[in-house]
Amino acid sequence: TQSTRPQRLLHAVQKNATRGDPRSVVKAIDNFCRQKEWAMNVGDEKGCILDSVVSEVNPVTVLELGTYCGYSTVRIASLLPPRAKIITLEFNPDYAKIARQVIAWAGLEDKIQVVEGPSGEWIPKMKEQFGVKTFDLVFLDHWKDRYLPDTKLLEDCGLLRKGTILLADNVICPGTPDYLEYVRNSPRYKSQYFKSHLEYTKAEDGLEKSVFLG
Ligand SMILES: O=C(NC/C=C/[C@H]1O[C@@H](n2cnc(C(F)(F)F)c2)[C@H](O)[C@@H]1O)c1cc([N+](=O)[O-])cc(O)c1O
Ligand SMILES: [Mg+2]
Repeated sequence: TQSTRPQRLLHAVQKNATRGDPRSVVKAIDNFCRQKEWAMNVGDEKGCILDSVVSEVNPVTVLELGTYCGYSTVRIASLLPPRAKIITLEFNPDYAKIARQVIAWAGLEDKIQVVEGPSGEWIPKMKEQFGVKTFDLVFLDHWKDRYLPDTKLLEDCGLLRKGTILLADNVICPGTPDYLEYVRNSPRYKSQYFKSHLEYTKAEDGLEKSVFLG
């Protein structure tokens, strides 16, 4: 039976990356996507912007919306201080299965919790199920029409605090116009655009970094 792209991406990690070495996992995925098959990872150019934001925030509690194969999950977790944790939401069980194996290859299982299911269901349960008070950093990289409703849900569930950073991928391509309009015009956010390129291409894309003001 034909393999899927996430399965081929996982095999590239297992073949080319060193077990327990997160940066080699990131590099193996980027090489696979540049040389073999494009895949919707944040990629290395936007990934460097992600790295700088994570290092600046030094978060203890991170939420990622959209695990896919775990590329950005591994990239973020590799920069977290010892007791810090990342909860990553993934809707598709097949992708979650692949991501868990990519995360295991990187040796980051202890820092990462992959949660399967829809954001509308899980965000309201974050406090009671995972003992989360508020998130220090939220990385949005899931369905683009869910960025805005899920941001409002995070606000309503009291999961954002003064200073929480929201970092959103693909605000230009594929684009998240309603989310951009909201975070750029709401008095509750201070927003900044980091211009870059769509992963593994020359097309413009960028990350929007928004600070929740409370
Ligand atoms: O569509 C794109 N990304 C959609 C990404 C979607 C991923 O987020 C998961 N998800 C859905 N809901 C949840 C949650 F969290 F709610 F549970 C998690 C989906 O199952 C999928 O794995 C995309 C497309 C392009 N492109 O160039 O077309 C480039 C990119 O960087 C992209 O991220
Ligand atoms: Mg993306």
